[in-house]
Amino acid sequence: MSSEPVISVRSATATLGSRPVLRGIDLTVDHGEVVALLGANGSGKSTAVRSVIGQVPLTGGSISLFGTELRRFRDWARVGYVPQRTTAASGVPATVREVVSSGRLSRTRLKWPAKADKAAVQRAIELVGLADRAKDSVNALSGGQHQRVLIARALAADPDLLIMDEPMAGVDLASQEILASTLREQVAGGTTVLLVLHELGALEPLIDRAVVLRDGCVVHDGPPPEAVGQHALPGHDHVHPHAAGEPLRTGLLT
Ligand SMILES: Nc1ncnc2c1ncn2[C@@H]1O[C@H](COP(=O)(O)OP(=O)(O)OP(=O)(O)O)[C@@H](O)[C@H]1O
Repeated sequence: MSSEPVISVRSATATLGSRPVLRGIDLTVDHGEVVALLGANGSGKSTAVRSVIGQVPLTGGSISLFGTELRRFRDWARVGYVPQRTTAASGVPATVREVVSSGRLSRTRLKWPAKADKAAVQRAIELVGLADRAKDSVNALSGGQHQRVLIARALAADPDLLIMDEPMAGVDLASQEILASTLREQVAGGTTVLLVLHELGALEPLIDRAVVLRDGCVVHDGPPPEAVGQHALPGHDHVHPHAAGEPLRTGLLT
């Protein structure tokens, strides 16, 4: 196993339009870690993860994945990405199994799917609890079920690194529990996870470390802020004692 971090972001800066959105971010995610990226709306969380997968170019600094500089990185089958809330359907009359199978393309390329590919797709569908809906059109699914399909699509390639942007947004409690247990299984299997969250919620027990952004800068990198899990409600902004002796504002997410 490589000792290189799975994700290494150094002094990253990025601009969207004319607006500096990342203003010198450092972020390291080691093998097997589950790191939550937290922060208020507009703090740069989505931009940070999109820059990690090469969707947003940096204006300065550097990013490497599995020890390879991003511009030379080609091993995308190792990376599963679940974008910020979108539907799995986009008007296409595809079934759950078809959408999830598309996530396997990075492994099968243009070859006919082998037994192992079909098994991986089936496993991903079962993991998110949609085995009984596999043949249904994704157009017939609820928002939370769409999210589960998108996560299964990312899992179908057996990624070593899973990056998810607000996977719990708009997802009902039952689906949240299923997603949490899916993630627990992946993590137990050694998958490294970086996820953007608005609150830790059901995923709290899985999170090893939290990185909090504010205005495109990292303002906390360490244990998940305890109070975030307990009462991460907008407007909650009182001060709790912090291990490092510094008061940690619990309204970090607002
Ligand atoms: N395409 C774009 N052009 C210009 N500015 C953008 C663009 N996309 C995002 N921004 C701005 O960049 C900033 C950071 O956005 P980003 O989506 O990374 O934040 P976020 O922390 O993920 O927010 P949220 O919690 O609302 O998803 C915001 O101020 C946003 O308005």
